[in-house]
Amino acid sequence: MEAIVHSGIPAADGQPKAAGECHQSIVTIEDVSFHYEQKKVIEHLNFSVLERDFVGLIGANGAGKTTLLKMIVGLLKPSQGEIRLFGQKVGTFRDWERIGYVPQKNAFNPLFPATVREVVLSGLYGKKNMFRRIGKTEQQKCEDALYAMRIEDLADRRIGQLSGGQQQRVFLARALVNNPELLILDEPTVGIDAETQAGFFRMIRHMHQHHHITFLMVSHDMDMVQSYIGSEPVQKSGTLSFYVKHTHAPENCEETNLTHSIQQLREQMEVLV
Ligand SMILES: Nc1ncnc2c1ncn2[C@@H]1O[C@H](COP(=O)(O)OP(=O)(O)OP(=O)(O)O)[C@@H](O)[C@H]1O
Repeated sequence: MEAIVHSGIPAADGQPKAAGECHQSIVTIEDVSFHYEQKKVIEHLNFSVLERDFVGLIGANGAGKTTLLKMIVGLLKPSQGEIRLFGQKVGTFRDWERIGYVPQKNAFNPLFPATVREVVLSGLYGKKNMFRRIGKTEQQKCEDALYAMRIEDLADRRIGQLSGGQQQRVFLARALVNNPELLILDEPTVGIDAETQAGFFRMIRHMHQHHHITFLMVSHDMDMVQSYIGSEPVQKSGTLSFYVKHTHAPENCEETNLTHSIQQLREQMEVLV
């Protein structure tokens, strides 16, 4: 993929980049194929998600969207090819706190007996030793994420007892609790009413424009994709289409750190309440 030259955008390590330095590739997919036994799902896919891109992934049912996301987060291994995250091979990648993942709503079992706070905290200790004590810092991150998503009043409720829109905010809080640089969303608004969907998209657009977050989102909502990202896919593979909005202007990029952005996020969340 063509390198994009820019200057002044803070790098993932927080250090400003020198003028002329290339944009970092956050997800690199190199000649990736995937088969479930005899069934070919993805063949020879090459694609890069660059820092602060908003990528919309569209495809027919069964096109391989979820399979691709699962390979990116290391749940499935490509049959062929390589995937890199922040330049490291997925197999050896350990910085999972840099990535937030919002799964498909129907991937969640509504009978799961956890409270909202426990679900959000699981975003922190999912990659750590489960027996590790949750310290004050972790608790504060959890409270910040609950507050930012305006769900602090729901913290002690069972997740299965909440509405679809409320559950969506819980999973977004869980994905944000580590203050991620990359947010991966798998059809985040399926089964949610139109007004709540519109509010949700306003929210993530705000996060993309004003916070230093890169997005990769599977969606069936062509209206949203076309109105925000663009009407022409930059790449096709089988029935998968990739739509990309580059956001490389540094002037609007404020703060990555959720603890510094919670009030802003909370104000945006007002539209969803
Ligand atoms: N565990 C599995 N074993 C065998 N085949 C599978 C498995 N999981 C998915 N598939 C098949 O692989 C293909 C791609 O599935 P995938 O879930 O990635 O598609 P998708 O694009 O996310 O579809 P949808 O829009 O319906 O969610 C489908 O034909 C599906 O039936």
